[in-house]
Amino acid sequence: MGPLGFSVDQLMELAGLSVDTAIAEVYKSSERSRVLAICGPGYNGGDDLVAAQHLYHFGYKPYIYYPKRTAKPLYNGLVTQLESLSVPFLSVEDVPMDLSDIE
Ligand SMILES: NC(=O)C1=CN([C@@H]2O[C@H](COP(=O)(O)OP(=O)(O)OC[C@H]3O[C@@H](n4cnc5c(N)ncnc54)[C@H](OP(=O)(O)O)[C@@H]3O)[C@@H](O)[C@H]2O)[C@H](O)CC1
Repeated sequence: MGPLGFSVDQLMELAGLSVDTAIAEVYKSSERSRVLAICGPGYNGGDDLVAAQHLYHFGYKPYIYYPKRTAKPLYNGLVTQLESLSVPFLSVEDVPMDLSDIE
């Protein structure tokens, strides 16, 4: 809990949703629906997991690459929520080395 009383969960939700708002403004889901979320083990990765969940609800088709998982309840919960939506978690073999050709 920071000095202003925001919890990590709350900040993560706000960060993830803010990213999604920007994505939705620039890339319409009707034109570009696939999104790859590359998630690290830190807070930024948690923001990405939240973002992927909201993108799903916005009508996008998110895919997650999350190779170094964090064994904390907050992160485990986000993974469970994404799995319950059948959002695919990719293995390293599934992720192209060159992403430049992907729209
Ligand atoms: N402060 C809050 O309550 C919140 C902050 N938010 C946002 O999160 C970022 C900062 O997050 P932080 O966890 O400090 O940083 P990162 O997300 O970059 O993660 C750091 C860990 O990443 C691992 N790491 C780094 N490089 C690699 C690599 N090449 N391969 C694998 N892993 C890597 C490293 O882990 P270790 O296990 O190796 O230690 C780092 O520990 C902040 O700027 C805010 O924007 C959120 O919004 C939520 C709340």
